[in-house]
Amino acid sequence: MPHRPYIVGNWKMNGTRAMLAEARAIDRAAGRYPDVQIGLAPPFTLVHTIASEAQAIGTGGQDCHTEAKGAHTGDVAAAMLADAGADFVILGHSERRRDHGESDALVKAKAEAALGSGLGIIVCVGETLEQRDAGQAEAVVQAQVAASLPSAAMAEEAGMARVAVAYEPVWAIGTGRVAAVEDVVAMHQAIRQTLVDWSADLGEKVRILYGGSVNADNARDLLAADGVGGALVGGASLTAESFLAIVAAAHSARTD
Ligand SMILES: O=C[C@H](O)COP(=O)(O)O
Repeated sequence: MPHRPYIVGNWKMNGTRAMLAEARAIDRAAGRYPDVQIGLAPPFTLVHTIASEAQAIGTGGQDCHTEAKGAHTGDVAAAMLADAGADFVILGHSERRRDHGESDALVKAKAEAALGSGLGIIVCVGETLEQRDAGQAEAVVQAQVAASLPSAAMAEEAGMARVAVAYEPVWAIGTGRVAAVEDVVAMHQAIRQTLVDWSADLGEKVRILYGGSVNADNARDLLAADGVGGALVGGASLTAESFLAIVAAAHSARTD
């Protein structure tokens, strides 16, 4: 793991104010792991509260609109997220691609809007089980990466710290089924190649996170794997106890 690992919790559509205690506990403990960058992406309704209280963790949104403002009922602009205190936004998650028909081109436009508003971005990609079984996984994911990332010029201006890619095989999300470490390594190499083609400046530096049923038991092996720069964690990020176990694994994968 050449860079500081990046461990991000995605609460998805989970969390009312009652869950703020978990976010506070994560933030308090984060100070013990300065070698791990930690982010939490709660529902929009909790972004401002968590961002305004957090001392050691970053706060993110789970989506943003391409436009800065206007008649888009129910949507949230990147600048609004930034105004609420967010540091980053997750874009192109497979659940948004599935539930809202988000295309690579739309994800790219959102990524550019987010960078333009000063946010960091985590651009999600991943193949379905059918695509993997058909031997198309790497080609599908490489095409998603190439078409979903913001322009290289915008990303280069923002810098590597504000750009990350999350590889999340769709069949591994919320299923308890984790990709084999060797498959994760192979896919991360394929993504890296696409990133290098995209930007000579950033391609080698952008962190590639793994996501899909990461938990305290499998985190260490995944995070120690060649090319894995962190984890995007869903279910196991919902309690401080299970999320911090993953943060601790990232710390030990780095220091052992
Ligand atoms: O954004 C997170 C991923 O979708 C992984 O979710 P999961 O850890 O519940 O499988």
